[in-house]
Amino acid sequence: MDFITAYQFGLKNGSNFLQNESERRRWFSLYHSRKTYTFFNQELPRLTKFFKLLGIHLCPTWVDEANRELEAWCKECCDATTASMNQTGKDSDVSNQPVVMEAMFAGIAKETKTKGDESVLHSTTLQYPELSIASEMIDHLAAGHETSGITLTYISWNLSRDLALQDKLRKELLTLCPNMSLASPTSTKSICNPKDLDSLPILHAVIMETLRLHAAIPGSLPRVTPYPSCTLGPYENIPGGVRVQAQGHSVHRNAEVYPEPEKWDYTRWLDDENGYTEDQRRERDRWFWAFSSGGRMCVGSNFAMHGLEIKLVIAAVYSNFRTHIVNDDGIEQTDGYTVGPASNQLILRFEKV
Ligand code: HEM
Repeated sequence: MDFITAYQFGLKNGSNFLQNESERRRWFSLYHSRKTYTFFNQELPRLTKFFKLLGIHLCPTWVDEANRELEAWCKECCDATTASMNQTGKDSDVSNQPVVMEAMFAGIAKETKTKGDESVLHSTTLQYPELSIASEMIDHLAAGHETSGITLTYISWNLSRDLALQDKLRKELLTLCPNMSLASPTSTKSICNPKDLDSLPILHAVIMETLRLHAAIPGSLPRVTPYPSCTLGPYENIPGGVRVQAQGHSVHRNAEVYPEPEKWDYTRWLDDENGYTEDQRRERDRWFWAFSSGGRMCVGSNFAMHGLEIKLVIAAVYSNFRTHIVNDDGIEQTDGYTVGPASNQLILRFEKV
């Protein structure tokens, strides 16, 4: 969460949940309390509103209250960020740069200048830029923090089950310059070149295999077919306006592309070791769908993977610690859209190396 909000609002206007435990607990309890009640608002919004007018609440009223509190929290972050951006004199600390908010403001300014009244966004985003930005920001918050958290959980779990692999990974991580070991004389406060981190093969393979077998969004991703009709795989003449969907969970278990699909095997992604042909490699990459594809695919995939959020966290932890499972009861993923462990927890012991 701190990573995502720093990217959106800049470090000083983002969350500091790492240090502020009470705020962290409050935020996450609100967030998780409403998670099982997304169906009605999402799938039947008009019916849900209509029933509400009649005094019938398809979702408990506290779900709305939790949503309002989370929205108000996000709006406060947006307002603080806007105030910082409007201050005279640029903040010289690059970590305070609100990358996503700046991009939103720039996009809105461009749309206003080039299309103005003609823009399809005229009656919404261009007329209510602050609310539109806040709405977009809470979408990014939700989309970004939970998916990454789930992925980090399953990476740590898989690594904790294989201490030899942890040692191999650590050896690879220590080749970075500067590396992230707190004990190393080359370790400084500065971070290694992101390209170097991104090019570490074992780190990359471990993350890819975890995203394959434990996709944080394994559930159905809906799309509506275009008019007049279309063909999807073997299905011809599907009329326009039909809702179709596929799931990462099933796509990632195609045994022709991923042999023994239920097995977590990071070497599938190590081209020097897996013996795949060029065609097999291409199919392996084509069927990888953790971030979806097309016009609605994840906009944060580069930030999560190559923008280094996940790679940095794993590198920082495994350069310095060996992790051991203390309690992984309920680690299995349940059914749903964004899905983590059934128990919503994984308890590890950290051993300093
Ligand atoms: C491991 C991390 C992540 C995974 C596995 C993931 C996966 C996904 C998936 C499967 C979708 C659905 C796309 C669709 O409907 O086809 C999505 C959407 C989205 N993701 Fe991510 N995501 C991750 C991290 C992030 C991060 C870090 C951000 C923000 C910085 C982010 C922002 C978004 C947004 C805004 C959408 C909605 C896009 C739209 O509807 O146009 N995601 N993500």
